[in-house]
Amino acid sequence: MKAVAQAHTNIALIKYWGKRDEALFLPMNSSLSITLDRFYTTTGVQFCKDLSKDIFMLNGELVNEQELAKMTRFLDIIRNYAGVQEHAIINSTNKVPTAAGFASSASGYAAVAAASTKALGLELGGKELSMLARRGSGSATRSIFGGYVEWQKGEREDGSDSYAKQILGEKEWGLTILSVLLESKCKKVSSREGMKRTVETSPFYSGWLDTVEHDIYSAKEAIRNHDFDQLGKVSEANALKMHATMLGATPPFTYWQSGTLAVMERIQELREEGISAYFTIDAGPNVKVLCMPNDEERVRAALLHMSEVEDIYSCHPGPGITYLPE
Ligand SMILES: O=C(O)C[C@@](O)(CF)CCOP(=O)(O)OP(=O)(O)O
Repeated sequence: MKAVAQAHTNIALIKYWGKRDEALFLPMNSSLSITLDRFYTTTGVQFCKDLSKDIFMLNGELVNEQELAKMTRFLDIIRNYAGVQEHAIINSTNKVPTAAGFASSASGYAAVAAASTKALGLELGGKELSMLARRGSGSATRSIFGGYVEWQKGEREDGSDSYAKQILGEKEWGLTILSVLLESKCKKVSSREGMKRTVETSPFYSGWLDTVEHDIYSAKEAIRNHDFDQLGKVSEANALKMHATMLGATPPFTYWQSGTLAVMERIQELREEGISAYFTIDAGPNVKVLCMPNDEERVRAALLHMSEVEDIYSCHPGPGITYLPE
């Protein structure tokens, strides 16, 4: 029983920030992302009855005990879902340069969910696959689909209505997402720990929840109308609100470094010069810049001139899950 699947990473425009259920990875709010063409994880899964435990290879090397324990917990959920006991060999390759500041957990868990269920002979639809991937990492919920994707937060306690769906296909509206790589100076707070601390201690968190569902509405309207400036404005404001919640946490924290602020300022200057460019930032110092393809070279040139910028990866909307020959 073996299968190979590929899943692409995604960038949230309206952020997932906070869980209402840590065990089931149920979010406090809905989120919206673009799946990217350039970065993905390819995973082969083989279940074998002779194995006494799971084996997890990542980029050709056995992972450490902590990563293996996380993957085994995820596979236990899949084994329970499929009603099997067998252990598995997981072989994943990330075409997601970790240094690029992309969380490969989104593409990683989505690829494992797809390959393992396929290897077990389950032909799951996107909704079921999305709910399974969610149990590995929240943002993986969205990587099952290509293009522009909404993860509906759902209301039910069992999470049976918390899954993603595609809003617009990857070929229906071409945007550019520039991943701007800054030198990273210090160990960051993981997104999992960061959102937990924020939910539990930040007085600004209620303000986040008061406005994020309207941001989802505005972003979906902008995508339907191909209104880039409306999408850019609501995405940039949403990212700033997410990061503002952390400053009120106990202890306070921020992911921003001097280079982060410098790029933010340069993007705002470009807008004053008449170029429609907007930024978003996740749980790290790196900045992702949204622009239309015909402005890509001017935005890239302006940013590459900055001493703080180490590299820039150009991405566009990409596909959802694909199954590859074994
Ligand atoms: O991607 C977004 O919507 C926004 C973030 O990237 C903001 F930084 C959070 C991603 O969180 P994730 O790593 O999925 O957490 P997990 O569920 O605890 O594994």
